[in-house]
Amino acid sequence: GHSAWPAHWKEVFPVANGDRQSPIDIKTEETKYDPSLRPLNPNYDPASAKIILNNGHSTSVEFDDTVNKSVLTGGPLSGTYRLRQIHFHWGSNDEAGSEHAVDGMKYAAELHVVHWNSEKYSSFVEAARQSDGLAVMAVFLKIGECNPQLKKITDRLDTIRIKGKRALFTNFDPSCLLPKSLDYWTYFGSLTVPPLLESVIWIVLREPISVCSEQLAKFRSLLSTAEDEVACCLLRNYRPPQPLKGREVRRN
Ligand SMILES: NS(=O)(=O)c1ccc2oc(NC(=O)c3ccccc3)nc2c1
Ligand SMILES: [Zn+2]
Repeated sequence: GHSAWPAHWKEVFPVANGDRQSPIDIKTEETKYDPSLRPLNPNYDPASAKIILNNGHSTSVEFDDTVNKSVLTGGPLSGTYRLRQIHFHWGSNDEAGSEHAVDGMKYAAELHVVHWNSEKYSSFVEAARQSDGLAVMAVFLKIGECNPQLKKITDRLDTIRIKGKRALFTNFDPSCLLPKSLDYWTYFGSLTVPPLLESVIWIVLREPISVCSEQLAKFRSLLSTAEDEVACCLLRNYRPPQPLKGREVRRN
C-alpha cells in the first residue's frame, strides 16, 4: 500500500517507472511558449463543497461531483473537467514540501485542485484510467504572510487530526486559494500518489500564494495513523521529481 516509501513504490506499482510520471522539476529555460494555449477558466460553486477529511496521506476537501456545478475549462483542456477534491502536499520543514520544483527550487507546500473529464467519462475512477481523464491544477505555497483564505482550512484541522476523520465543510470556493495571475506551465503526467496512474494533464500555476510557518505547522500535526494505532504525525507527503523522459513543458 501507500505506506511504503516512494523508492519501493516501483516494486508494488510498476507504472512508477513509466514514461509520464509526476511530479517533475520544471526547467523554465526549456519550456515552450504555445500560442494555442487559452486562458484558464475555473468556475466553482461554493455550495459544491461537502466535507474536509484526513485520509492518512493528506487533508482534502471533497466536492459534490454528481453534476457539472464546479468545473474547469480552457487552458490546455478540451472539454469540461469537473472538480472532485483539493488537497495539499508539505514537508517536515519550510525548506521543502512542494512536489513540483522550478529550476531545482522547491516551495514549502503545494495545493492540488483535482478535476475529471466529465464530458467523456462517467466517474472519477473511470476517468483516472484514461490518458486525458484528469486535470490537476497545482499552486505553489511560498513562506510569507499568513494566508487568510487558507485559515478556513487550517482552523478545521484539529477536528480531523486522526486518519479517517471527516467533518462538514461547505460554502467554500477554492478559487479563493488561487493567485492573481493564472499563467501556467502544462505537461502530461500522472497521479503523484499510488496508483500513480498516467492520466493527468498537469496545469502548474507560475505565481505562488503565501502561507506562514504557523499554518504549515498545523498540517504537520495531522496524524497518518488511526484511532487504535500508535500516533504518528504526517510530517511530509511529497513525492520527489521524476524523470522527464523527453516530455515537453508548454507555457501560455
Ligand atoms: N497528488 S495527485 O496526483 O493530485 C492525486 C493522487 C492520487 C489521488 O487519488 C485521488 N482519488 C480521488 O480523488 C478519488 C475520487 C473518487 C473516488 C476515489 C478516489 N485523487 C488523487 C490525486
Ligand atoms: Zn496531490
